[in-house]
Amino acid sequence: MKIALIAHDKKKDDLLKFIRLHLEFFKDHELFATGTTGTRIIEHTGLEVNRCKSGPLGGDQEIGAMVANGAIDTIIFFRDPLTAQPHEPDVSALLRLSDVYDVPLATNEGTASAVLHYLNYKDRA
Ligand SMILES: O=C(CO)COP(=O)(O)O
Repeated sequence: MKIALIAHDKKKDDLLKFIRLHLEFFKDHELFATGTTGTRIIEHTGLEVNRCKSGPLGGDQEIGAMVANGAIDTIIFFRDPLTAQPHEPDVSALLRLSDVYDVPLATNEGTASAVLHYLNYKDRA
């Protein structure tokens, strides 16, 4: 399964913690990430990650294009709801495309945990 991992700056530590908690799961999948998120994941977990550009420089749009082309199955995007993002239109566009193509997108840890449980269940079914 192809999984995109993204986190806004104030949520990056939370995403790293989440990935470490579910390391065995993530080892079994092909990972993609926006630039800085990807670098942090590689440094802190040793996982292989295909890095796109940084979010504000077009990374969200790159992931969006992959969604439109059927190249992403799930997105885990820890958003920061309390900080304005200069590239908010890109973020909204990615959320919209996930709805257009019915790609599961988790924007917080609770939903991400639920999605992982579902994917584990689906793998075994
Ligand atoms: O801004 C982002 C998502 O909107 C994330 O980008 P980075 O992973 O490059 O910080």
